[in-house]
Amino acid sequence: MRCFTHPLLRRLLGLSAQSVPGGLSQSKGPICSPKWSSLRQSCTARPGLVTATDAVNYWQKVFEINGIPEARESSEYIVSFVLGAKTFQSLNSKSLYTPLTALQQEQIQQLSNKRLERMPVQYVLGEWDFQDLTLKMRPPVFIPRPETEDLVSLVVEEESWKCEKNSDLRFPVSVPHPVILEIGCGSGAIALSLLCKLPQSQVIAVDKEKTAVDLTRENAHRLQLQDRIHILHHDVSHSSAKQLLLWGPLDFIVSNPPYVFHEDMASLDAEILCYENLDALDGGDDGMRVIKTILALAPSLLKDSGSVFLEVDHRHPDMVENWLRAHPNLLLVLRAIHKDFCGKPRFLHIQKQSR
Ligand SMILES: C[S@@+](CC[C@H](N)C(=O)[O-])C[C@H]1O[C@@H](n2cnc3c(N)ncnc32)[C@H](O)[C@@H]1O
Repeated sequence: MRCFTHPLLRRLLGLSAQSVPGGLSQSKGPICSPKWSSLRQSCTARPGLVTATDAVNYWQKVFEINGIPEARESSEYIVSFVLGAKTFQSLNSKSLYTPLTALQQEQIQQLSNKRLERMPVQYVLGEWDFQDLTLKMRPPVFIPRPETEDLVSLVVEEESWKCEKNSDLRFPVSVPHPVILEIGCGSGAIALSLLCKLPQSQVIAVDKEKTAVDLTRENAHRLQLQDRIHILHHDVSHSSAKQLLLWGPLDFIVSNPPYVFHEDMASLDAEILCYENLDALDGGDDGMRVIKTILALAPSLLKDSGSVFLEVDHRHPDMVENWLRAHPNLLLVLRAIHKDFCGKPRFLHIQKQSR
């Protein structure tokens, strides 16, 4: 599995969940690139021939000279991709030391030029892994972050727990076929992972952006998951719950909504600001614009005891709890706060109370 920034490195760097699509902060300036042809003369065992290892070392240097973040990783991902591998580490010694063809060198050059323009490597390659899935990636659709894999796991754990509880009953209530709504599906990462992990489930995936809806649909077809997913071009802020109730009351609502505080948007990395849809990140003044909409909709969409799982900013758990207390009519309670791999409160489990 590919993970651009290792969780530990991210922890050391203190990076937040929605802040890094495969790049850290960087300086802008003119692009400097030693001649690719000079590499052919200088770095190879046999003069005139460039191996994968030479190419990785060369582009790492070019990226470093130009202040491109994660220069080594960027270079390794690009070269591996052109050789048909996911990671540089997975290449065998034959692939590492066989001279690259002219076409491969040309492809590496073209992809590296995009990275030199600060394009996140996920868009450069046009695909990225999320849990066990390889998903197509296309700007400006939000690149799924590794933290969000834990949001999927929380929903799966809750469903497993419900199933166990049900099977312990003397007269089990029914065979579980959970119906899940994902609000803001982006590339389809969460929705499609849930379909894989919960083979009896059905998912309704909505996004207000046509580009996101199209990409989720494309990813669903590529993964042959299209039969259990309904993908809707739908803005939850501008419509009632009616359209979403066509599939019946829901077991779960899951969302990684835009939750960055508006004042923090300007300090995001250039990679994000230049390539990703900023509406996918900007949660308004308190980061809660879409969170509040989801919570206001939830009671009319969920079954009794149904759950909302949200990814949020680490400042949001207290804010959401206070907001729910101020809206007792919604009958929603904050059941649990879960931390991300940096130890920050990141995921909320909110449950609809039975009447
Ligand atoms: C942070 S991204 C998450 C994308 C994807 N779920 C993931 O985790 O990779 C938030 C998504 O919510 C969508 N979105 C924002 N406001 C929305 C709204 N009012 N209704 C529906 N979708 C919305 C954005 O277009 C974006 O795709």
